[in-house]
Amino acid sequence: MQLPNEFVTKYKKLMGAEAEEFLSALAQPSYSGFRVNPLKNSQPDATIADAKGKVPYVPTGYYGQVKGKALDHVAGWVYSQEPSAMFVGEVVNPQAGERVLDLCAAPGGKTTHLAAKMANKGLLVANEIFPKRAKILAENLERWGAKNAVVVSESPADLEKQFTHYFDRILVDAPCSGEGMFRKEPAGIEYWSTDYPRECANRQQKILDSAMKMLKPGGTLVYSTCTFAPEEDEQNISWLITKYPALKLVPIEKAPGMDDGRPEWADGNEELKKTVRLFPHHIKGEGHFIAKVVDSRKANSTIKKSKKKSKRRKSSVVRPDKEQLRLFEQFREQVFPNYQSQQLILFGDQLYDLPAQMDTDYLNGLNALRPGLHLGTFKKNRFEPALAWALASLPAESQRTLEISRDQWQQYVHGDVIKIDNNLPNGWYLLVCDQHTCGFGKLVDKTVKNFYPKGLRF
Ligand SMILES: C[S@@+](CC[C@H](N)C(=O)[O-])C[C@H]1O[C@@H](n2cnc3c(N)ncnc32)[C@H](O)[C@@H]1O
Repeated sequence: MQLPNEFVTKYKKLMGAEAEEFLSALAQPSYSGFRVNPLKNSQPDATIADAKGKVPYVPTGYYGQVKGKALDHVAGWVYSQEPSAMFVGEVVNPQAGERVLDLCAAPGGKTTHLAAKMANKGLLVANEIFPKRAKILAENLERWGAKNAVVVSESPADLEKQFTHYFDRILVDAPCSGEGMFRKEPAGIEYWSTDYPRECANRQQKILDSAMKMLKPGGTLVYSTCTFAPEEDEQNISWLITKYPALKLVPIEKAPGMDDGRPEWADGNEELKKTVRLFPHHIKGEGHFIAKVVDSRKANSTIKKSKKKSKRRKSSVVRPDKEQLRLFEQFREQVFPNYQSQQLILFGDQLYDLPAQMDTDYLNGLNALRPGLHLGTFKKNRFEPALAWALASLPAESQRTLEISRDQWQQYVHGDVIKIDNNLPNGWYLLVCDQHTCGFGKLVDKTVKNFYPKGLRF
């Protein structure tokens, strides 16, 4: 990997005596990691067996690699994530029942972590500006089994018109110059120039301004980047707390190897030491910067209304009709008798369960890819359950499970029918392989019809 000369000169000056150690760490191989999913019913023993140890500062984190086509991954028991990036979710630390926004969320490394910490209680809005990336985010959240996530694709400037001072907690995992990803993805070096961090910092400030319009008084904002550039890190936080004096930096508890933020790389404000830097020459990871601020105003203080017009209009969200409800209930009673829906809404012929915390008005004018948990599709006179619902449920929640072997699971993800040899009644079943819920199948005379989505088959 050839680092640009200007980059080397810049960091020699900034890092001083540490520069050599830092620059030679960038020439070493990168670290991989994964998190296990506490929303599932058991531990992914097969993947953990191949791990290269625990990430000390993330209870669910391990070093090592995930096999993309392994059952543990396909059923959402693990998520591949670079080890230093895992600390962000720990710092955000959302609580069950809160309203949380992940503003720059794709592909979903941090969102899945936040969903796990919220234990599916509350509202998690995951936004990604680029629709194609938002689609990947939605797929990753479905695999993870998130029930309380709403996936949207908006610019921060548009989203702020919708959710004025709405969220208890916001994560801005900002698009950045990505210097911490150089050794993992050397192609990123080509985008780098001496001006690039400043350009990124300007964009990040706009995103932070939008985030501030969406944060409740008393709320918490976490800002993170995977770059070392002070312009995007300490200098941006210094800019933020100067512009919004109600914001106070919260000290981030550091694990061994983590560094304080560097006030001398910004305006010298000692408060910046409360932020954290993860450097590749001090921890086993690629590098991150994280800052946590809290809005010190009382939670019920009034806020001047924005002059910008809200995009929101009164809800025109469609609810399922009587016949659709009957079809849905028929399935629910048979397969998940204890499932309690929150707000059943229709997007075309797709049925979703919108988290109770989110008023349906908020969906108006919003490009929502996944307005809650996808339950299924209404087809001519029938209801077909969605894979997302299977992945978000546990075997014990269903009274209609069908155990399949690893070989049968391979047939299933390949799109084949599965032949079984027992006398179970015909109808829908939640398919379970080695405790992993992995989809639905419809049993018709000892043949399980395959409903695994065509686009996911392999
Ligand atoms: C660092 S990545 C997010 C990674 C993600 N949080 C995760 O852990 O998987 C930043 C994201 O911001 C998005 N982005 C790019 N430009 C943006 C903008 N102007 N406003 C908001 N998001 C933007 C990118 O598409 C990218 O998905």
